[in-house]
Amino acid sequence: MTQRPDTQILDRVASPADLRRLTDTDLSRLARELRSETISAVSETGGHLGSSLGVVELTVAIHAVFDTPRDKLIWDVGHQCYPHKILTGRRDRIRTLRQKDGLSGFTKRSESEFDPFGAAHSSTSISAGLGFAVGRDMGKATGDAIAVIGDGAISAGMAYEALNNAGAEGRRLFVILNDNEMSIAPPVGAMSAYLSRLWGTAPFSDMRALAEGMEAALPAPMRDGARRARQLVTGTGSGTLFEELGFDYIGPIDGHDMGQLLSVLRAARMRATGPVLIHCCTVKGKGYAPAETSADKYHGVAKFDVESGTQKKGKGGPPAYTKVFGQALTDAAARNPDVCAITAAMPSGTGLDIMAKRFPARVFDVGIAEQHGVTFAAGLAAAGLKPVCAIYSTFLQRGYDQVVHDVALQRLPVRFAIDRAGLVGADGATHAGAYDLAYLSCLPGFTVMAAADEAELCHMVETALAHDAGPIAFRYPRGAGTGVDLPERGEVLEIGRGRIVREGADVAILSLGAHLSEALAAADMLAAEGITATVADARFAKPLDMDLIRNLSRHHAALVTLEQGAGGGFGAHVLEAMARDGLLDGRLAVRTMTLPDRLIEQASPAEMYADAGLTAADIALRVNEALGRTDANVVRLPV
Ligand SMILES: Cc1ncc(C[n+]2csc(CCOP(=O)(O)OP(=O)(O)O)c2C)c(N)n1
Ligand SMILES: CC(=O)[C@@H](O)[C@H](O)COP(=O)(O)O
Ligand SMILES: [Mg+2]
Repeated sequence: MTQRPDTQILDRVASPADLRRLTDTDLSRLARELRSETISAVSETGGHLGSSLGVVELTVAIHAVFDTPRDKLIWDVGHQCYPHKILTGRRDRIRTLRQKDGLSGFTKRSESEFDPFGAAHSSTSISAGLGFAVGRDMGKATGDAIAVIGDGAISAGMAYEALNNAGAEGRRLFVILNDNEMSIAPPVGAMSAYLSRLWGTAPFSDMRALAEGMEAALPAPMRDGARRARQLVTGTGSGTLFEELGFDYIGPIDGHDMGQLLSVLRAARMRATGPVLIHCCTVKGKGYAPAETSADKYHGVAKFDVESGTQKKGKGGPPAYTKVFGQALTDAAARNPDVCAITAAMPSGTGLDIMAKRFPARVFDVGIAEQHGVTFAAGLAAAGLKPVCAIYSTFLQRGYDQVVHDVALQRLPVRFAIDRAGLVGADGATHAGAYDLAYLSCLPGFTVMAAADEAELCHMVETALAHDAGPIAFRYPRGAGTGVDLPERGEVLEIGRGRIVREGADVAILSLGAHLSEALAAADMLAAEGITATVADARFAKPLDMDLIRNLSRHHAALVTLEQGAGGGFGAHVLEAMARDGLLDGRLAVRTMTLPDRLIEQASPAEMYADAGLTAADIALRVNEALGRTDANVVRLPV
């Protein structure tokens, strides 16, 4: 437990209505207290601290100037919303952030009326904001829409689709660009360079407001420099990109200067008639030295000691799947110059930073642009290279049409390394890698693998790189592996061939992926009851190993499939294949074990799997039930 900060003004703010009664001076003091409270809370929970610290003043200023919750404040991604949660009636639960039964780490409609639109995946805020603006104009009882989007999030195609639409619609809408010159990693791309030019060429005192009316409403020092800044940026005297798209552009302004923020927001709120983009420059991790000076600006931190900033990370143990993948791919890249890799703004999250250190010219960070990343990989494959597209399961959803149309339909050999498969823990349901088995296994010509442990992952890296016949994916979970010995180099697996890991006579458990350890634990529990289980690792969700399935079906009384994914995935495909094969016509009892058809909220992965009914004890229970042993006394494992 850390010492709680002094929060005299914050203690008087139960909701934004209280904050609106404060003087501007007190709003600055409130921001200081809010920052301390945020640091103190996240030191106990872990979470996205750096992004939240960067928007403390902005959060206070927006709530002071706008009439939330009538006005709709939409945080892009939502990972920076901790100060917002503290100010909007959730301070008493802020120390439950990202824990089981606690507050979500993102904005969430079911949590508060101050969260009008949920998020966690990036770059949706402008689209949603425009929806609210249109809703207002069509007579719904809602006020202004304010979208706050980061410089990382604005690199995504969706943001431009929204700007394009909003600019043409011409409706009153506020977009606040929170530019801290950081994504999770340093930002990449031409747009990032453009924003830096805007930032660099127009000092805050030269802030400009393009809408004449707004400019007039601003304090005198802020009126200066508008035209000069424009000419410096564009070299032509024409507008910024945002103006060309139909927005009034205000900025850049100092997002930590409360006076400037309040003046600009008040002026904009008073005068805006159409879409306005306010370019706010902030510092990720602002006001907390360990965050400001760290390379990742404390994007996502474990619990930490406030004094020193030292994070309480688990020590030792088996290597993370992500690291094993990164190293295996780097080794493969050393052997084959055609191997290249793509990440969508997650170089360290995907382990591609390992390869990037050694082969920087062959690792491409495309920004938060999964759609482009997938089609770019398709282009690389069409050009004859061996692209490995490393994307979290949940974020690959963003690039699904590209997976279908650009990769699968053209049978291009793009290799998908799908990290964060299954339940991920503190990020909760929005980040669960629940659907990839379902959405990939239905695609003609796609090969889909899942690694049961980190040695299997090494084999799958090699298998994927050797497979030139079409698209291929391999999935693996967040966190540490099982501790098995790693091969010097992975083996190329036979496509569509599973393996039997343990022989038994009564029941077969056909597991896909990293829940194999639970299947084996269940087999141990069953053995204690006198039931022997064959445990098989399917390795492939597609193509299925029909010989293995036939063999298991014919020689056991029950078959249970197991996967770390939603219904419609592996189990569903096994059932379909068995039905086609006539294997469901006889005496065999078949059960599928998948994630249930509901969201599993954040907790530790073990707690989440227990909530999902996917523990070893659950598997043993299901086997007993399939065998008709309803009186079986199988004890649930503690979580
Ligand atoms: C579609 C999607 N891809 C990737 C991510 C992972 N992600 C979360 S925050 C983030 C960086 C966001 O940068 P920025 O918008 O500048 O916000 P900052 O953290 O700098 O405040 C990324 C890549 C995501 N949430 N959604
Ligand atoms: C907000 C967001 O989407 C990312 O920061 C995500 O939380 C990273 O997850 P990992 O910690 O699993 O890399
Ligand atoms: Mg940023």
